[in-house]
Formats: sequence, structure tokens, C-alpha cells
Amino acid sequence: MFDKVLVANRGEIAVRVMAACEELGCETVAVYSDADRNGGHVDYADEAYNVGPPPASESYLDQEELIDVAERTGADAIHPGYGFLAENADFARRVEETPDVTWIGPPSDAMETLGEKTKARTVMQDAGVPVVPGTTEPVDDADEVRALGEEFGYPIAIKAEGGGGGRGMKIVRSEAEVDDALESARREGEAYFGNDSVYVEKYLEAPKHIEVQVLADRHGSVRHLGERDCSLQRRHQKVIEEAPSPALDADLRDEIGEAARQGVREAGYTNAGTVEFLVENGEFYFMEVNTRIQVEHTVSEEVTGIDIVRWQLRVAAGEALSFAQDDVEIDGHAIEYRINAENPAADFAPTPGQLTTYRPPTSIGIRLDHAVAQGDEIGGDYDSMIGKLIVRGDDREHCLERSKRALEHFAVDGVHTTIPFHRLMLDDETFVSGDHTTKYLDRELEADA
Ligand SMILES: Nc1ncc2cc(-c3cccc4ccccc34)c(N3CC[C@@H](N)C3)nc2n1
Ligand SMILES: [Ca+2]
Repeated sequence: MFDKVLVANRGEIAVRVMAACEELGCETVAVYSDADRNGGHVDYADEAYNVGPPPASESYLDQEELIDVAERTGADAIHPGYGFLAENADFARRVEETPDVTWIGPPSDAMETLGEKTKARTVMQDAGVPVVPGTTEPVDDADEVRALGEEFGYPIAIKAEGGGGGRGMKIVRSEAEVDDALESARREGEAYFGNDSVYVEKYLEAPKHIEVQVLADRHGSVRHLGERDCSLQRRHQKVIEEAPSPALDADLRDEIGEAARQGVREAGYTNAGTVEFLVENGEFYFMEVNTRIQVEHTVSEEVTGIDIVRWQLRVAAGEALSFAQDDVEIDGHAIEYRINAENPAADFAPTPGQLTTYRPPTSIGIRLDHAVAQGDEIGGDYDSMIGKLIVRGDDREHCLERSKRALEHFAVDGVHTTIPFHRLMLDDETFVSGDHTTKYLDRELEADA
């Protein structure tokens, strides 16, 4: 096991990773920008180093600086968290090539392959995993896209190759829209990912967004830890995630889990990852792979009892997974509510400010992953996350009931938060029934558009 781990991140995920490190006896090194000098993750670490001014590009994304801090402190591993450099194959490769510093994540070439959406689709198709009908090569021109529109029938989605999270995705409902949509998908792909290649898929109107957590070691063992339902999204921002999904029965759960395992095995993947699917009319289709630990990994931990971040560290240190697939059991229900400094009444616009009151709920069934305290500033330099409220119960109904109590007793003043929105959802019959799809929160948006 590593002696000292550098966590190249901030906020709640930095604390989460350091917690796992401590339990394994590793020392922890935090990095922080000028804006995070008093950040909770700085306090939490055994040692902390300033890596630059507030802009992420000059601090949390400064690869040179991060590797230099690792070498100076004698850290023998780097954990990237999520966001920032977590899915940057170049950084992973640089760490792999740095002597005596281990990358805690998938091999850089597996990240590269699965990060290219069309390559990921090819790998999954070859592994026998159903993929959303579409191309496994980038498309060249509008004529080709129109031919695909005829083949699949409209609507179709034009997606940026390097994309994800809905960025660089254009929905095309008729032949007349193809030219403009192709142009803007290319432009967004270039702007956000420096890659203007795009591909085409049949657009599923109102699917569930189901993702499967996988863990793979370096000795050939691949396990899935069940699924998460991430269908409640607002403009591609996840708001509430839960495990297990109310939309899957036991058979579909096993099928989708085995498909995820098979696809990840074929890709030569190791460490933690998530395989995203779209589910509609009892059919599931591969969409993309996330080669990192995710914000919502918590709900999988709560229903399986498996500490995913701890296994990330142990797998990176060469250990073998100590459990078989049959040992993975889904017990109870867990729901994660993202507590962000945003105003739901202003379309979740970020509202930085000071937490003049911060009194989270407590007691049975409540987990709070955060790095803030009363009086802290929530700045505007990074994401607007205050923390994550994770509630677990014996079943979904119990979980919703307990969530009511938890959210009622979550007092925050000084910034707008998503708490009032979460309270509303607990009285929303579509959400309470579990019938909500990815369209649910955007429906009026489409109507306005
Ligand atoms: N072929 C096809 N059909 C339906 C889709 C539906 C989604 C989707 C998934 C989850 C929430 C959404 C909200 C608005 C619009 C789309 C979604 C989707 N994406 C892509 C990025 C991911 N975060 C969401 N891709 C789709 N692709
Ligand atoms: Ca190395």
C-alpha cells in the first residue's frame, strides 16, 4: 500500500479520497489554489501545498505543478478525484511515466480508447453489448447525416466525439435541421474538447439514464456493483441520483450488469469506472463510459456496503478484489441529493456567497459528504457544490420518507440552494412513483424552445 497519496482535487471529493487513504494508513497531501486557502480539504490533509491562483488552468489543471508537488513531497501515488484531470489520458500517462508515482485510475490507453465515444461503441459492440443504433465512425458531411436520418428515422442525435455530459450534442428532428446542427455540434466539439469530429445516433425520446458501477483489478477480476438511476437531470446536470433504479426488474438488472462487465473486460480496463446506458421499453443501449470515480458513487456504496474509493487505492497498489460477483448484494435503497449553491427558481443559476447558517441534518440513515462549515465562502471559481446528502432506507418508500426529515432539517442561509427543489421533488408524484425519465425536468424547456 502507498505511503503517501497526493489528491489532485478540492472540496468534498478530496476529503472523501483522503478519508479512504487514512483508513489504509496512507499519509495525505492536498493541493489548493489561492481561492481555497481556507478550504476544508486543506485542513483535512496531513500536508497541503499551494499550486497557484484561482483559475483551474493555473492550479488544479497545472499538470507540471501537480507532478512536481508529488515528487517534492515524496508522494507515491496521485488520485485525481472527478472533474479536473480525472479523465485526462495525457495526465494519466505522465503519471504512469513518472518513476515511483502510481496513477490511481484506469490505464491511460484504456482511458484514451473509451474516451473516444465511437471507439467505445466499437469495443462494446464487439463485446456483444447492445449500443444505441448509430455510427461507430465519425461522419464526414451533411449528406451522410441525412442518409443516416433516413436509415434510423428522425429524431437523430449528432454528438461530439470527445463529448459527454450532453455538451456537443444536437437533436435533429428533420432533414431541414441537419446542416445547422452538424455545424454547431462540430463547433461545440472544437470549443469544449478541441475535437470537431462528430458521430450520429438514433435519438431516444424519453429514456431512463441508468449507469452501472464497475470495479476491475489487475488480475483479471471484473465486478459490477449494481446500477444507479440518474434520470433526474436539468440541462444535463444531475440533480438526484439513486440506487437501485425503480425502473429495472431483477432480470434486466443482471443483464445490464453483465453487459457492463463484459464490455469493460474487453477494453482492458482496471480500477473503478461507470458504464452509462439508456433504457427504454425494457431495452438497454450502451451510451458511454466514464473512466473516473463519479459524484454519485456514494449511493452504490450505501446499498452494497462496498467502499469504492478504498478499492481504487487497493487495486492501484496491485491488490486483487476479495469478493466474487455473487457476493455483491443490493441491500436497501439510497438517494443522493446534490446540495449546490444554486437558485432553482433561476434555472439553477450558481449563487456564490457566505454560509451564514450551515446546519446539516444528522442521525440514522444520513450520510453527508462535504468540505464546508458554517461561515465558509462558496466561491464562483469552480463548481457550486456545497456537499452531497445521501439518505439510505430499507426500500425506496422508506428512503423517501427519511429524505423528507433530512431535507426539512437541512438549514442553510447566505446562499440560495437546491434544498427547496429537493423538498418539492419529494411531493412530486412522477418522481415519487419512479416513472420520471431524462425528459422530465426539461419538458417545459423543450416546449419553450
Ligand atoms: N441517442 C441518444 N438518445 C437519447 C439520449 C438522451 C440523453 C440524455 C440523458 C440524460 C439526460 C438528458 C437530458 C436531456 C437530453 C438528453 C439526456 C443523452 N445524453 C448524452 C450525454 C448524457 N449526459 C445525456 N444521450 C442520448 N442519446
Ligand atoms: Ca508512475
